[in-house]
Amino acid sequence: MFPTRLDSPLAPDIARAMMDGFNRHYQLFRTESARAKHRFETADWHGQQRAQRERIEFYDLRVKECSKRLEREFKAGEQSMDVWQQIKLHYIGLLVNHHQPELAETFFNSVTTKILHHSYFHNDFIFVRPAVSTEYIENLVSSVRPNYRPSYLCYYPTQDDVQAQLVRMVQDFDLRVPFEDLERDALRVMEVMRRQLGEVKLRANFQVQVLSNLFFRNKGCYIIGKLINGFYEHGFALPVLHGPNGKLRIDAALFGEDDLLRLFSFARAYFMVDMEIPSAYVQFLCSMMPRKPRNELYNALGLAKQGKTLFYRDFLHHLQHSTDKFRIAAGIKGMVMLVFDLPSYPYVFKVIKDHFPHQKDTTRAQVEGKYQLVKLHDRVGRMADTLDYSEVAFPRARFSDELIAELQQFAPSQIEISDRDGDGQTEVIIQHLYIERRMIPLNMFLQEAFDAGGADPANTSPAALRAREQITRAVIDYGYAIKDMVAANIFPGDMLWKNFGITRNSKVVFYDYDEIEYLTDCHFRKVPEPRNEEEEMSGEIWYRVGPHDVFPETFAPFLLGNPLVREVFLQYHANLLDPVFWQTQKERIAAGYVHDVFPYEREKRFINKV
Ligand SMILES: Nc1ncnc2c1ncn2[C@@H]1O[C@H](COP(=O)(O)OP(=O)(O)OP(=O)(O)O)[C@@H](O)[C@H]1O
Repeated sequence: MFPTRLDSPLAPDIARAMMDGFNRHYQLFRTESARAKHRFETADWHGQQRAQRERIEFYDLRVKECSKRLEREFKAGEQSMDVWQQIKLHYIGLLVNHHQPELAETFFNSVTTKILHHSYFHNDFIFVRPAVSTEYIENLVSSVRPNYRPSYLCYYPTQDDVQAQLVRMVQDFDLRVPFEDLERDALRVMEVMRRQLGEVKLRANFQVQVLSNLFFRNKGCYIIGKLINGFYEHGFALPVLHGPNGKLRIDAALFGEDDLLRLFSFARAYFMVDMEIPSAYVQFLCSMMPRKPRNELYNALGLAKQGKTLFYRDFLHHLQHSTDKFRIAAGIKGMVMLVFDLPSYPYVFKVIKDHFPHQKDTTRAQVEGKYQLVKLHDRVGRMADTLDYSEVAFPRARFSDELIAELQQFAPSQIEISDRDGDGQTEVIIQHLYIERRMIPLNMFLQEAFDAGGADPANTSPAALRAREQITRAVIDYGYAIKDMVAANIFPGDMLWKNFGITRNSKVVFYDYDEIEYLTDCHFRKVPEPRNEEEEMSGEIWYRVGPHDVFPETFAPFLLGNPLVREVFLQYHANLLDPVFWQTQKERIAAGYVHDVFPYEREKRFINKV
């Protein structure tokens, strides 16, 4: 029941304390993001990577801090439900003119769910649905805030001054490092723009809109905007990099949704952007990539908790509007993870099993540690991001019996089947699970192509030729996926095809993290020469293997059974079977070298075009 009187003297103070907690969090988050510009200007790449990692942990720290304060100052856990309802109403009042109301609502949920029993996790007490709209929030210039910038800026070039306007646009970002030749870069961008627009007239509304703050990640900085002409909008991103002479250059002009999706992929680290109104950024990005879910855009901007909240809302909505059943995921079952999915929904759900077979010498805590490592690390477009949730309740009626039996057999400590809320609905409550994008497991992808005759040189049917091309592309990209991870100091551990997936954009991405190691922690060794015939003929490993020893030559028998796969792999990636390659990469990283990661095709780089 909605309280008719807000008569609790404590409720406004608790709401205020909660809001102070959020404001402090966002201020720190923003300051760290804003510093990315200076780190970019001074080429402090280690600092940039460290900040990207550390910022992820800010949220939980602030939530803990705030819930402790509420307990200490207000004995929050002892307050009646009537008071809690009033707290929510006061909090809504504080959101009226707030610039990040959606994030502040999520913060409220995080703190409140630490204090209240889960039976109160509904809309009367927490923000199951948003209460305050994020539409049309703007940064208005006023006498009090004369320096405020709107979320995006507009430029209106004419036929004759496009280049000059582009130069001005870049200069307005006020990067404190000179460009090598900004006029040249603007001309290059203009050429790509012209091709994008085609042979059309410039209409009255011709304009360039750009988000008013830069996007930073690793060694790159990105200008994000769109070109508008008549009824058409063309989203773009301009990566700015340090050239070899220390001066800046625009490295490429990325136009079109596919390139943008690649840049904002779930398999990459989060951007650092100084945003006063994050929802305005998300709205702008949504208009450039309408197929990308908003939760993934919030994630990409480093606002992972908001991403998680939106994901969960979308998921509940999908459950309400679908009837299919959760089932064991297609592919080879994991030894460590029990994986299931809902056919109509493009994600998989992963639960750590209670026991592992003897070849998996690990523990639940270690597996969780590896997933956390990936979360904090630069995923370089090759490792899927995961969202982890605790105590998730699913309707029992939506689970296949086979899946329930599997969960009961392999992860009994992780599930409870009960009518927890007493509402007559039996639920499957899972203690802890990871959710990630569903991909086509690479072993299945290759098998389908083999079945279509792709690996049979005698088969020249169109389907077989198509399949052959698919196999070739996948094997080449698989090798590059490993090399990208290597460049980011990650050794995947288990490199079997089944541990990689193919995304919508046909990119190969890794998803099995339980054996992941830092490259710099591994010893890459050559298999020793056998000392006698007995050793030579032995089917077993006869040499001593230390815990971090890796023998790259031994990868081949597991990976290269198929002759076509073998041929392609050896043509492009034979060095992956050579310990010297791995050792050299390890030494470069240990010496402090930070590799470039290009979230776009190399052919798009201007230096490869001239
Ligand atoms: N993101 C995903 N998309 C599609 N299928 C997936 C995904 N993640 C896992 N799977 C499926 O679930 C299986 C097991 O997943 P995963 O490799 O993460 O488990 P694991 O226990 O760590 O495996 P392993 O036994 O190799 O250590 C995969 O082989 C694949 O078939």
